[in-house]
Amino acid sequence: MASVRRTQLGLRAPGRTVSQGAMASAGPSRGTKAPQRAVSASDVPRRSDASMRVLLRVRGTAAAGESVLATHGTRGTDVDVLGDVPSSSRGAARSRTYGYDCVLSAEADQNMVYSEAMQGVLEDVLLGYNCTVFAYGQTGTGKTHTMEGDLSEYMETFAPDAGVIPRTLYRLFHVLETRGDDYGVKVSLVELYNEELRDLLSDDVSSAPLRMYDDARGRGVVLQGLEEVPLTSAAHGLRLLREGSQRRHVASTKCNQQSSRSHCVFTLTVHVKESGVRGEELMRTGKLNLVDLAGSESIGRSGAEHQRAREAGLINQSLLTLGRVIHALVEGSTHIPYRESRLTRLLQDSLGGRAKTCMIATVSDDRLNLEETLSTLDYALRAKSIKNRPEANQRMTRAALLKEYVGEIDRLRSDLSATRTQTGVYVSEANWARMEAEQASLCKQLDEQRRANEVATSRLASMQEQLEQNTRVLAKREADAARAEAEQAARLHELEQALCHAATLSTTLQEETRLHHAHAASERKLDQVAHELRQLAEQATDDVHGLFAKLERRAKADAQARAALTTLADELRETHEAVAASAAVQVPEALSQLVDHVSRELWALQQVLDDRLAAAARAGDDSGTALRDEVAHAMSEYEARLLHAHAEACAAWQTAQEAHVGEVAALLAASERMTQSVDAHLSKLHGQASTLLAHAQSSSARVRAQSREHAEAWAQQQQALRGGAESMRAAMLAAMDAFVQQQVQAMQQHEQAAHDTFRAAKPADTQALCASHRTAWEAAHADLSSVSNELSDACVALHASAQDLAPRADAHDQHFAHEMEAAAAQWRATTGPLWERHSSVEAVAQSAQGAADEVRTTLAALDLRAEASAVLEAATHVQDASGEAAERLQRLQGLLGPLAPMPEATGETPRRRTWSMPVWDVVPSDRTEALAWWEQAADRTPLRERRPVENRPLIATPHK
Ligand SMILES: Nc1ncnc2c1ncn2[C@@H]1O[C@H](COP(=O)(O)OP(=O)(O)OP(=O)(O)O)[C@@H](O)[C@H]1O
Repeated sequence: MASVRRTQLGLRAPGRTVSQGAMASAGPSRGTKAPQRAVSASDVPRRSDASMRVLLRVRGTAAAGESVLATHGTRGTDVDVLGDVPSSSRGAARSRTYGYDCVLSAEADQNMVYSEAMQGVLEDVLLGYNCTVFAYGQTGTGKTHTMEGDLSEYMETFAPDAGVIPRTLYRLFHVLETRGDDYGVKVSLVELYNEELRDLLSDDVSSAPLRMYDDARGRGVVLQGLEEVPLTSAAHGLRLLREGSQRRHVASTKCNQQSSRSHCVFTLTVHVKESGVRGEELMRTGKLNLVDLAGSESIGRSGAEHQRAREAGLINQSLLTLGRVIHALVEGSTHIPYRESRLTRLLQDSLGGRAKTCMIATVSDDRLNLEETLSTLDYALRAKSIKNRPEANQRMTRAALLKEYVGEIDRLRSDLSATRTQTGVYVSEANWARMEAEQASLCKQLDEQRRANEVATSRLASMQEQLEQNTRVLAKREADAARAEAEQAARLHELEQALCHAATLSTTLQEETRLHHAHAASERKLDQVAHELRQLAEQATDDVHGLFAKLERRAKADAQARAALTTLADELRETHEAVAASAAVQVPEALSQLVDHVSRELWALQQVLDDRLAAAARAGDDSGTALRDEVAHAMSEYEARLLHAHAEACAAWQTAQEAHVGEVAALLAASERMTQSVDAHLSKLHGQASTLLAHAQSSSARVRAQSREHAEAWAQQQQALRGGAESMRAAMLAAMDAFVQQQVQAMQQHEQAAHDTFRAAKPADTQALCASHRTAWEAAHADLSSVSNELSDACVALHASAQDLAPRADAHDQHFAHEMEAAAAQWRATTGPLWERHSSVEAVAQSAQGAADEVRTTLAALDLRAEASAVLEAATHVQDASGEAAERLQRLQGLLGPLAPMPEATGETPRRRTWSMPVWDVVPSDRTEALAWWEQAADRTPLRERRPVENRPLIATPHK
């Protein structure tokens, strides 16, 4: 850096006479001896035709949808006129589509206009060309806005809404600084008001209008007395422009509050020093004219009167002449009417001359202005066809420059002396005066040039000294800049981290939202489960009622059976008692009668026998013995008959008894079976009732336990969720505050440091750094704001969601508890009577069991076989009693039929059914599991997988 030596050559203009148009082109004067020039191959000016570049800028003043112009994108090349297109004032048909080098829509900003208009222009100026950019258009369409815009300074650079001129100033100085050339920049500002030229940079406001005359060397026109101010920086140039603009003639019209009433030319002359092939010092000079024309206006519509109307007339006049010049150039006329107005004289070199020219045509898209808009479109289209012959200015040595001035003075002197000695030409008094003035001016210029030279030499030395100082400052500043950049990088890193954290927070927020949704889904599910449980309970209650009805029917049947059994037992007892009584009475009676009868028979027989034997004995007859034998025989026959009859009776009685016993046994077996079936039925019923009760109890207990568990889990989750959301919100707010605080502090420090550095440094050198810092600051600020906005949005959303969740969770808790309580009450109401019924059924079963046992005991006690064997001998009598007993048994058997009648099928008994309990898959209490549950339930990609966050979050997840 230290080896680069730059010098500001922008000293005050040596003379106050400036050639306009070719703008002090350093070319040789015609007819005079060419001054010494540097000669090199590259010095030969290039000559080639170049069309004038034409840009169109549309100002959007029409209401939405009512624009008469349609552009194609912000930056296109065509514009379409919508609706009917009236023909031109000359009756020529007009096009509906116009094509230009660039068409900027109403959305295009100042920067876009600048970059399109100045494309390659500064480079050309630095190569030694004269360039002109001028704005043309109807009043109020934004010419001044385009060329000047906002002229204030903003953070040591141009304002965001600055126009072409401020941006050009800053860009020019930036390029010159960056290239490291020795350069000098001068500026002039002139207005053409009512056909009079005024120097807007002159402090003397009452000074006479500037005189304009053709340069004696054929280099356009010369504005006598115009001040060219050397610029030290872009800010300096901007300040001069601001001051000059304030002196410009403006007035309020109906079309524009701040209507420019004059044409204004801002000229930058740039000298760049370079070395010739032989190492000599050469000056390359380029000029840039930035022209803001006054707007064409319809006097009727602008409401101009008196002074304003005169101004408008002259403005329109000069613009008409400009139009004619353009027309003549396009048509290739031999005569171009440059001299018809001062404006066209001023712009002569830019219109078909050696300069490179760009026109910015401004139009409004309002239908009210259609006629003026079409006129401007036609005007601009014609101007597009103008061909210039750009030619770079010759490079000249400083000495050649001086020599040129001296030669000019000598020439004038000799003219003067020739005139004085009457050997020269005669000049008129007016011309004499003019020439004298010119000579005086040239002398003065020469003198000033000499003095300036001296000043420049001493200033050069001091500047060299200053340069060294500046180089040191620059080195220091570069170090500062590097430090600032490092700090900025650190800030950016922090910002990235913050963005990462914001992303993490956003993920966490999304997770919270998902959890919230999961809980809401759970809530719905639980509602549904409670509803299903209630339905189930109601169904179970109905079934239990049905079962009770069946039990009642069964109990009735059992009561009937019990009554039949009791009757049977009574009948049996009666039969037994009757048989026993009959056996006890009739059998001994029959036996005693039998014994009596046999005894009597035997006694009678004994009597007969004894009589016979006695007779026989008395008769001495042996026939007694025969009789005795006969009697004995008869008796033994009788006995045998008797025994046989007895045996037969016994056998018959035995058979009858056995039949009776078999029937009784069958009866017993039947009643045994019936008792067993009643027992089995009762025990089955008992088992069923117990199972039902146990099932009811266990399911009720399970439901209650599960409900309690889920209610507790739910409450815990709600608590955790609420706590988590609160703490996350607090953490986010704290982190956000800390981050914002930190960023603001860092920015302030950074800004302070940059400020200090910039203040210590050369203003022109700081521009780039300032701009870059500003951009970085703005970007960082924008990032910060967006992060901050995102975080606050996230916080607000989280808070809102937490707020929203809390009352819903409470309501759900209450609702769920209420539902569970109702379900439990329902179960209790269902199982209570069931239990009571079960107890009563058990009591009934027990009493039935007792009755059955009693019958069994009674039957066991009824040992008819023993009784029967005891009465074997009283067969005849017992036969009657047995017959009677058989009849009674017959009757008992008749009773056995309805003993155990099965209840009639009513079709009301509930069928066996499969109970399906609702599924209780609710959100688990663990956060990770809950998220996995939600993702699995909806087959979603896990959030963490979708957007992996590299950095560990600063703010811990509150649920962990
Ligand atoms: N593209 C634009 N965007 C925003 N405002 C604009 C635009 N063009 C012009 N304006 C505004 O419109 C008003 C008139 O613009 P300006 O003075 O530049 O018009 P003008 O063509 O120079 O008019 P005149 O010929 O009467 O001087 C100003 O307030 C200006 O800020």
